[in-house]
Amino acid sequence: MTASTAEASTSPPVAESASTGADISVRHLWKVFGPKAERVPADPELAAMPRAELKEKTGCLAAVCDLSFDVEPGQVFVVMGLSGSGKSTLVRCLTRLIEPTAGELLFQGQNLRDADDKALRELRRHRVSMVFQHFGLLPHRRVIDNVAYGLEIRGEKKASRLARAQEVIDLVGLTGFEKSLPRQLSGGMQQRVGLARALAGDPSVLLFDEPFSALDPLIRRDMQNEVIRLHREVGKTMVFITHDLSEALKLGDRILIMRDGRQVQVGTGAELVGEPADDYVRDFVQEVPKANVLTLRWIMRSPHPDEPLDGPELGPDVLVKDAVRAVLEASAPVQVVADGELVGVVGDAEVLRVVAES
Ligand SMILES: Nc1ncnc2c1ncn2[C@@H]1O[C@H](COP(=O)(O)OP(=O)(O)OP(=O)(O)O)[C@@H](O)[C@H]1O
Repeated sequence: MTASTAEASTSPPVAESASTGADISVRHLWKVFGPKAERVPADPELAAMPRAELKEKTGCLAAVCDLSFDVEPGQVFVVMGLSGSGKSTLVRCLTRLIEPTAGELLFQGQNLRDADDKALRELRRHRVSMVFQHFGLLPHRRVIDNVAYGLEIRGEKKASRLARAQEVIDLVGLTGFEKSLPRQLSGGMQQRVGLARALAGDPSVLLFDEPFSALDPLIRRDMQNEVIRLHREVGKTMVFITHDLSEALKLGDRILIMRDGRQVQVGTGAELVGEPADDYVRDFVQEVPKANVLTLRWIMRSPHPDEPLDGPELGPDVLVKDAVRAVLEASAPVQVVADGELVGVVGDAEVLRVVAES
């Protein structure tokens, strides 16, 4: 038994028009740089052309090609790909900081392709915030004033913006550093200021463009945990760009893998690891410890006719690594039970196969 299949480039998402319940809905989105860029998505032959050939033939660079996905409220949606795959261009297209060339783009049901400057300003000031790799802090302003900056731009009164800034400074663990200047803080702390600044305006969506790639590994791990904690506490929708698979798997409810501007696969971490769409994804996930990502749903099988069904019960979403002990210690296969129904069993062989590959 396997879980549902992931959307792959060979079988584009079925939904043709964007769903209204999502925070962000993208359909057939393109960003092409270069002369007469609009002709590329409009012409099936050019649209299907590999990036390098297109560049040679037309002088156009297709940074984002025909992407379709939804980001649901409260979800952490990760966009992953190597350098040049189009991640930064995509995330900037989402608020039209970069103008898409073609496609549909909805933000909480609002068609952003038609939005005027006023609507876009409102979107960027109130509903979406961005956290960048290079913090973008104002060097001569104290931490608290950096955090309150967006509120100042919005015209909020000083007392209320400072009170709100203090609240988010406390939330990200910077209490006591309100009066420091950015250069007096470590990289990790500066990024916490960036996070606080993004949260200050209480946006419904946070966009992160490789926020931790300049940090050293230990600080980076701390900051990933911080994002997970904040997500649990504030429950915001997040779109998180990274080129690091382990970061993607750690943070993402769903992960979009991009290559040369195109969508290779969209799915949960378990879907990418359990059912990679092609060799490119398979190579990416090869080194991932599978027991940490796959759940029992992915390895369960139907019971054999003569098998005792009195083993311990576990849910289908339990990670294999958390079930190993229970499975190996039980004298009968573990019963995988969902909503009171037996949906499969897991024995020593299934678990050991995954552990051996981890
Ligand atoms: N303004 C531009 N004009 C022309 N080409 C561009 C422009 N901006 C980006 N590109 C090209 O688009 C492609 C995608 O770039 P993008 O920065 O979105 O990729 P990325 O996945 O974010 O890479 P990185 O991780 O290195 O930031 C690259 O080939 C890049 O050179």
